[in-house]
Amino acid sequence: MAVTLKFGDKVTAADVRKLHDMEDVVFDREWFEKTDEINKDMYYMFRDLAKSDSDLEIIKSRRLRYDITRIPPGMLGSEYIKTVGHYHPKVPGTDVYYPEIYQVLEGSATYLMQKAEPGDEDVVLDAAVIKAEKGDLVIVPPGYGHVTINASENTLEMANWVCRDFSSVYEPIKRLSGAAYFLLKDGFVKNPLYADVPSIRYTAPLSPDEFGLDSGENMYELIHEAERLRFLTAPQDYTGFLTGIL
Ligand SMILES: O=P(O)(O)OC[C@H]1O[C@](O)(CO)[C@@H](O)[C@@H]1O
Repeated sequence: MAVTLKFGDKVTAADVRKLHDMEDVVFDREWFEKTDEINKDMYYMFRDLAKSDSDLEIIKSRRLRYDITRIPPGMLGSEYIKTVGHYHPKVPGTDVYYPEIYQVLEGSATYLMQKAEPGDEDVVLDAAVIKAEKGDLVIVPPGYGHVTINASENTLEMANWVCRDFSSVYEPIKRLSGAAYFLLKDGFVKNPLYADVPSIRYTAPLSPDEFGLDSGENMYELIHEAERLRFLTAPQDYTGFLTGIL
């Protein structure tokens, strides 16, 4: 039976990532080879949500997309459940990569973000981790590949605003069998396939008020002030703001 989400007056069916979709990025190979749950649902992505047709018109005219992702708790063998992970491409005609903004709606999330040497993705220049709780916001700056981990016993639900004009870039993280670090019960371990990886820099999420939202306010409401999301579609005009954000 399809997993659905009611958002505003619409019901949306999930795009589902199954365990077999994670094959390239799972740390615990021994567990993966033995499991008989290869078709098990890992996480649910409700893409391109809008509370009404008029909201969707605004979202599309601003070249934005609002998604909700639901990640139930679980383990991939010895590793906490996570997203596959990806990078974003550059804005056409510029040297700036598309950023993204997440908000935790339920549960808690661990965001792992990494900036690699362009064209040499096994050399990581910066690896940052942010633990975020309900209401917190996290901006993925231009050029950072990112993975979201649910290292908790509760379902994580998070939202993202992102530019709708591009497709995510999966190849570098798949080729390197995952991001630069894996989160196990005992903590992060380095991915040995990377040539050079710095220690993790632990940093804090943005609180809603730092982003001009009321406490407990859902960032979907920024649809009524969509100009404030322009850094997602034209990041080349916001490099000052985006450089210091992580
Ligand atoms: O594409 P991945 O790495 O599986 O991650 C899924 C997440 O990425 C998004 O596509 C946004 O970047 C969301 O829909 C979802 O949260």
